[in-house]
Amino acid sequence: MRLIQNMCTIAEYPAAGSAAAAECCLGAAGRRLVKIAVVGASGVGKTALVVRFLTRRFIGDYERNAGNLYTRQVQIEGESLAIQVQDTPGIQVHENGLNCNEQLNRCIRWADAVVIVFSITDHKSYELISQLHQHVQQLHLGTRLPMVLVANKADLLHIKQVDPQLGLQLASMLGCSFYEVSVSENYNDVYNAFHVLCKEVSHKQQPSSTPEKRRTSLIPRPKSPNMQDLKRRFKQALSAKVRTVTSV
Ligand SMILES: Nc1nc2c(ncn2[C@@H]2O[C@H](COP(=O)(O)OP(=O)(O)OP(=O)(O)O)[C@@H](O)[C@H]2O)c(=O)[nH]1
Repeated sequence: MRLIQNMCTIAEYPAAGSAAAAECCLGAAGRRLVKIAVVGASGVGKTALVVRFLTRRFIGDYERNAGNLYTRQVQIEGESLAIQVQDTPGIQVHENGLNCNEQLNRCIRWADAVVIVFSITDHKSYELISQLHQHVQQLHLGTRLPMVLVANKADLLHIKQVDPQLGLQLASMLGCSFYEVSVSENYNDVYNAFHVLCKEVSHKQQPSSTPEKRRTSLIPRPKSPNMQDLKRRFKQALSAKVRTVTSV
């Protein structure tokens, strides 16, 4: 859903391959930029989660999501990072699998990290997680995209359909962190879920951890044969000159 109250929507997310998308990890004022997409079934609390993280508030009244992009700054290990959070429309499930439209796929491709949300009050929203995780991985083939699984609406235990323990098991099977949260009742858990994700992306973005850089630092540079040759010739020329001087 989309937030009814007036909030800073900075832009539509750029199409993959556009100049804006290509600027990748540098945001305004040269700050490093972390781009996060929040995905999941309809009504699980994606907008509520994003709004809680950005404003600390739970408003509880939203209109259907139109795919808004929001921004905020966070401090990660002493560094101020710009974070863009993309709220997405709820994913529908059809008989032959997930129904992910191109808008959603573009958003997933654009992201450096993904928050996958389900609600403990909606078993169907839990059932689509594995497929959704697989879909995200297919859109980021060849990279290990940081992801976190969030089980929302933990305050509604009396109508729960999914045991949070199942969420934990699924997260460890998928290789991502797991947070059980109540967006309506607790800010800290929401903050922690985003914080852990930002930290992971931030570490991934560090130049020292890029494979290219690591490779160059591991393989010793061969000495240039030309340089050695030059040195040898220089020494020869020098000793010849010394000989000429002494003979005079
Ligand atoms: N009790 C409770 N209600 C919540 C919680 N989080 C969200 N809600 C409510 O769940 C409903 C759906 O929340 P949204 O944030 O609009 O869900 P969404 O995933 O963005 O929905 P779509 O836009 O349809 O995809 C709203 O009425 C929220 O107030 C929660 O932690 N506890």
